[in-house]
Amino acid sequence: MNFTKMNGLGNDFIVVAHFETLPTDAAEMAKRMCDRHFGVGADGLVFILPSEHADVRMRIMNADGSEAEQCGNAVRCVAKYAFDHGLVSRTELTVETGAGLQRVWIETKEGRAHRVKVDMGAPILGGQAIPLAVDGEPIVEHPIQANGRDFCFTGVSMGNPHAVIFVDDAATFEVDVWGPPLEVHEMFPNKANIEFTSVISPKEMTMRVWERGCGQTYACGTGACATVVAGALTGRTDRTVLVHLKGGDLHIEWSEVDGHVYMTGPAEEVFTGHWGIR
Ligand SMILES: N[C@@H](CCC[C@H](N)C(=O)O)C(=O)O
Repeated sequence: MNFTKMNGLGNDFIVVAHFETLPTDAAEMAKRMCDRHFGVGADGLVFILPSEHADVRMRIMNADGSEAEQCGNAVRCVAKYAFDHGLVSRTELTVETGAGLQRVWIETKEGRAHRVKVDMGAPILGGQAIPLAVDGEPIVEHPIQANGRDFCFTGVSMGNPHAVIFVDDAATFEVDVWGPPLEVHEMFPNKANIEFTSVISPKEMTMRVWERGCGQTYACGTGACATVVAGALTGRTDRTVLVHLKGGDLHIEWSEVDGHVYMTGPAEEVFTGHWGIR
């Protein structure tokens, strides 16, 4: 099976594009291929499939074999793959995801996709819809305790569930210590991606993330979107923010015109390979 290794700001994926439908053993494939010691190594396995409603369809399995509804960095990689490999010839395209249709605009450099802007849709802020174990809308600065420590989170779904926690210094925060118990906290019936964020100015934030199903990653597109929504909801930031992640920067705008969140950032192809079916 041929695959392409790609990443969005170091959030890395194994991309396969020759299936018509999701293989029945997709979860097992993801676990094996994403293993960093016995496999290729990645945060997720991404299938590019034909779509009846969009130019391409994306399905993404986390490294632990669970399927995610949405992935911002993967949408940018899928768009780059589709353009660079001739699945589409236009620089404006649509990608079908588990969270709906995403409109995408590609910026090219030397004939290849370079930066990608994605309409990530409107954030979902209702407690039950995110889903959270509490209801109400929005759920802002809600108290939560993990392993005896008190936090406050803001709940946001970008198609997938996020809990944004503001901390003094995200760069030095112990993401590996507090991410795991929060990911599986009873507050989050479908688990959650946990963002630890600090505000530099109303237009700039630093964010680190513990992702559901794959642990700490270098970047999370939906997490950056959720963080800017939380920043604006809590009055900490404007609605257009540059988010600094471990792997680089994402430009996020929560539009006042249509209420959608627009994410712009790079996507990169690193190498191609062949996986022997075992
Ligand atoms: N890294 C992603 C999100 C991937 C899915 C996530 N782990 C989940 O289970 O929801 C992004 O860039 O958005």
